[in-house]
Amino acid sequence: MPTSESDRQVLRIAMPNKGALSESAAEMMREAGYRGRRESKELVVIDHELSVELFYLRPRDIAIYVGQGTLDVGITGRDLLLDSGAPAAEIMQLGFGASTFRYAARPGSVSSEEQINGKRVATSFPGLVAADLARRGLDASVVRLDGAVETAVTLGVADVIADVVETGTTLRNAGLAVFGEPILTSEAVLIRPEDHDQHPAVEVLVRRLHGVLTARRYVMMDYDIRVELVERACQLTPGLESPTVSPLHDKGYVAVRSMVPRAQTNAVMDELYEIGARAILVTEIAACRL
Ligand SMILES: Nc1ncnc2c1ncn2[C@@H]1O[C@H](COP(=O)(O)OP(=O)(O)OP(=O)(O)O)[C@@H](O)[C@H]1O
Ligand SMILES: O=P(O)(O)OC[C@H]1O[C@H](OP(=O)(O)OP(=O)(O)O)[C@H](O)[C@@H]1O
Ligand SMILES: [Mg+2]
Repeated sequence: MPTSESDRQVLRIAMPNKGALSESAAEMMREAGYRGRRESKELVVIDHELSVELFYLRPRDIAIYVGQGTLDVGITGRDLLLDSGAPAAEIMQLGFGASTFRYAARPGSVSSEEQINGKRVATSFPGLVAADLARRGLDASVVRLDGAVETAVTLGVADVIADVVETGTTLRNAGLAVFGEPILTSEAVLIRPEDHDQHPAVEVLVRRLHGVLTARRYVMMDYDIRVELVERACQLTPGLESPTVSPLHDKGYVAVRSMVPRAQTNAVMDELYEIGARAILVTEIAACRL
């Protein structure tokens, strides 16, 4: 069973139990060294070793639990956090679950923000939409639906929808097109209660998650280069602080080791080779603390 209030040094974490964020959230926590669910029906996982409890909840509900301070931290979407209106705050962006939140309608029916005035807007994020309409000084009625909101226009329940857009495929399939500025850009975020002191173990969790992000974003690159070219080579691979330069048995050469952004791996290898670097090796970073 979960711990009682008398045993509150345990860190209680809210995890998405299903939906678009659940797998990536579980993977990230696993990479950060926390135990996960063995099967998708598990509601709570207790990690005695780390003094951590993971509660698997609907992503939409996570900000409510965290806002109340019932749970110390949680992983949810920025859009879900803002829609809830709960007193919880983002502490860290997690680099997955990216989406935009946008208005859309049939092309030719509504194509600008002002034209939303007096219309019916279907959404499963009524809090977010009401706040956005107020900010833009628009007056429209919000039709709250649980999902598949794109169909609301086809069925005549609404004139406009406001929904999550990732690839845009669902909108296209429904014959709808986005218009106006995005209401929001969202991604998965780590949240904590606004009105409570931060649990002391959150710092370690955040450091571990930053370690996972860095290990994903960078690779380790090693190469040999003639001593007189090492300055030029280090300009191509400056690393995070400074590259490691080690002597080789052949005094004319040095070995260089540096972290390189994963996305630039091949471009950097090409440039290094051009200036004379050889034995260029790339390895994965399994974990790190910076
Ligand atoms: N393609 C996507 N579809 C839905 N949500 C996405 C997508 N990409 C990212 N997200 C983000 O995931 C969160 C929605 O999580 P949720 O669990 O509701 O996903 P879902 O797949 O729509 O689940 P459900 O089965 O309840 O509709 C939001 O923060 C949203 O911005
Ligand atoms: O831009 P896309 O890549 O098409 O993704 C966005 C769509 O995916 C989600 O729907 P989901 O499958 O979760 O169904 P739901 O509307 O019932 O939540 C979301 O609500 C959009 O409809
Ligand atoms: Mg959905």
